[in-house]
Amino acid sequence: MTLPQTVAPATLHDYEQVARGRLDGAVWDFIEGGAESERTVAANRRAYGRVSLRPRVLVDVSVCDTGTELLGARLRTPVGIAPTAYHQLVHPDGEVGTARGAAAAGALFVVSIYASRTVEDIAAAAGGPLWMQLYWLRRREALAALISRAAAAGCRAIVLTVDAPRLGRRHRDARNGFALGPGIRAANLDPALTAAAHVPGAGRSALATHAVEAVDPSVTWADLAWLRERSDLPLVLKGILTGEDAALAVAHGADALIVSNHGGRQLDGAPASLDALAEVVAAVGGACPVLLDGGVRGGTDAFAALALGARAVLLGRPVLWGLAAGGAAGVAGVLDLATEELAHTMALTGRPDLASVDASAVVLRTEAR
Ligand SMILES: Cc1cc2nc3c(=O)[nH]c(=O)nc-3n(C[C@H](O)[C@H](O)[C@H](O)COP(=O)(O)O)c2cc1C
Ligand SMILES: CCCCC(=O)C(=O)O
Repeated sequence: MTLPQTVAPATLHDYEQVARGRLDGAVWDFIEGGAESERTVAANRRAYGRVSLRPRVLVDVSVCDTGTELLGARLRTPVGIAPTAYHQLVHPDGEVGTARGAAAAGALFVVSIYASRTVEDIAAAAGGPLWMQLYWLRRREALAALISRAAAAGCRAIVLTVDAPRLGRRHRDARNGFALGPGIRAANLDPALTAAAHVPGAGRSALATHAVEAVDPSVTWADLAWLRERSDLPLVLKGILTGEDAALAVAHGADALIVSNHGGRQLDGAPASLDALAEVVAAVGGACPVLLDGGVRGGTDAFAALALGARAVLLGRPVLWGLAAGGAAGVAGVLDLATEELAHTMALTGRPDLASVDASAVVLRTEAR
């Protein structure tokens, strides 16, 4: 599948428009929607509107280098792919297409525990680092098996998502009675474990029902030792929004953190991820890299997050827009466009490499109350 000739996407939102025209309404709602009033979804975007850039001039910007290093891997771009479930909802290639797109762009791909293609097939299509995202399943043996499988396939880190002891109340999915069709499944989990995600019911999301059954809400910091015993891979915690939890994460030996409110899909009323970033970066004090996701819709947004202390940013919905619009080429298109925009902002702010994209490059105003 290729992009229609008439559409030459100039922004990530152009991919959004193409994707919207191609996807079934309930799938569209699942992707775009958030929890409850969706005020955190909106806050994520609004935060970037409060950023002012502080340009420096007469700096040689003939080459702007977006290259970076993350947990020992070189990346051509600090813009990577956040874990999102079930890519076959938007394109038949699913995560294999996404992995090809990430490889073409030289970007990190975080694979969801709910990937609709096997981790082995995804790894075979990948060209750069893959990280495997997990939810803490009640069935620990299934979790242990998946960790071994991910490591054997070549994944370079485990990402534990810690902001979803239960799924957010997503009214769009409940109203749509959203459930997975028979052709799409969690390819890396025992089908019995995800059966409930396929059973539609009026007024409820089958994914939410499934999550209640499958995800263990009793997990605490002390349980991280169990994960550590099962894998030597670096452990990344996704969904940290406070300095207190960032300090605990460092004390428990996390190798990286992702500042995230899950794209506004979990706790409605959580802060914009950009607003939480400085607090987390300060608490981490350089002990490990901090990444950010939520509302990044272009290179200028990425620039702001990097300047405020993120080592990399991850895109959630925009990657699904790219995949829906053009398969692997669409994913590469989204990542390349965001990276080109980042390089452009670096040139116009006089910051030719990421080391020079520091706190002096931006002002983030607080939101008027
Ligand atoms: C359709 C969809 C599915 C998602 N699935 C997962 C998932 O399986 N695991 C996870 O940790 N986060 C998941 N997320 C959250 C993303 O990893 C990420 O935090 C969020 O999408 C970032 O915000 P953005 O979409 O505004 O870029 C999902 C998000 C979306 C939109
Ligand atoms: C049970 C599927 C959860 C996927 C997810 O994390 C999300 O939709 O945000």
